[in-house]
Amino acid sequence: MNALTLPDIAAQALRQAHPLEWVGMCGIALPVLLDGKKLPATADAGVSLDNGEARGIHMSRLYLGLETLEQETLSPGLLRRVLHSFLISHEGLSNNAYLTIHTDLLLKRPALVSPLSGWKSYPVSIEARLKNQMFHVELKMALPYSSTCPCSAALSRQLIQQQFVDDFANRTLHHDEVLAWLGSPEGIVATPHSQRSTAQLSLRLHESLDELPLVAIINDAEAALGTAVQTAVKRADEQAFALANGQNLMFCEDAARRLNLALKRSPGVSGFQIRVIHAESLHAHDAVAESRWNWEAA
Ligand SMILES: Nc1nc2c(ncn2[C@@H]2O[C@H](COP(=O)(O)OP(=O)(O)OP(=O)(O)O)[C@@H](O)[C@H]2O)c(=O)[nH]1
Repeated sequence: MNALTLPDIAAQALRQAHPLEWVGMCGIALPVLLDGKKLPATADAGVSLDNGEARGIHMSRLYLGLETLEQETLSPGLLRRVLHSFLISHEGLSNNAYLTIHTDLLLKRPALVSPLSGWKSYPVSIEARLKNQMFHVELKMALPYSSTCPCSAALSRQLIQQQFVDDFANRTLHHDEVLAWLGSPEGIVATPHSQRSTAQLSLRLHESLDELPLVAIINDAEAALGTAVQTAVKRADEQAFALANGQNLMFCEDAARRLNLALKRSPGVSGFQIRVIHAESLHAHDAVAESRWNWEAA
């Protein structure tokens, strides 16, 4: 048997004809170009199988359609061309095409005070689809940040006041003594709890965009949250972080509202869904808030 006689099972007719919404491959390893870097990624590539008589799609054609992704920077235009190539290679079989890229964006972040910096990794998914001849792109990303509980801060302040009353009741106050007390463990008998928190963002983009505004959106969201987790940290940076947290007390509701306002102003964003998760150190469960804008199920 030579190559010309290889059996083509995908082309076989079916007894039970039925169209399928999505057929393809998930977890294809490939490099992508983003933010001037070549990043390891995985792709989920698929098409609808609208011709219910056909046994299968042609997986290899989708796989080969991904080749341009390692040569050009990821952009809405590039994703659209790849999706178009999926449909061209499945003429008569498929009307809709789908492509999701999963990667970790690496951004270099400066320390708060010292002249140091370090890398932060942001899990990102870029979901593109060409459905009913309409092209859509959605971005998904996760941002870690620190949140300090405002209720816990108020309760701690009250305990510090009580300790002050206990230690200084019926005494003349001397500046030196009070200063020394403030620097002692008694001066901070209680501390509010903070938690590492995560903002999960799902965003739809305006169709006219030439670029994927991933870095701009991450920067806008981190600025709104105020206390993004740090990379390289010396004591001076840790002190600045402690001050930033003290000035930035927030419940999960506060974080969700801040992100809502910031993302509405972020250029290129046409709708979003936000979910913030405060992995509480007070509880074994999480505090969670969600917010949506121009977000109907696609
Ligand atoms: N459709 C389909 N193909 C599968 C599946 N699992 C593995 N494959 C294989 O994917 C390989 C590539 O399929 P095709 O793209 O149709 O390959 P081909 O017939 O050589 O390529 P064309 O000539 O372009 O059609 C085949 O060897 C299939 O057996 C599956 O679940 N569905």
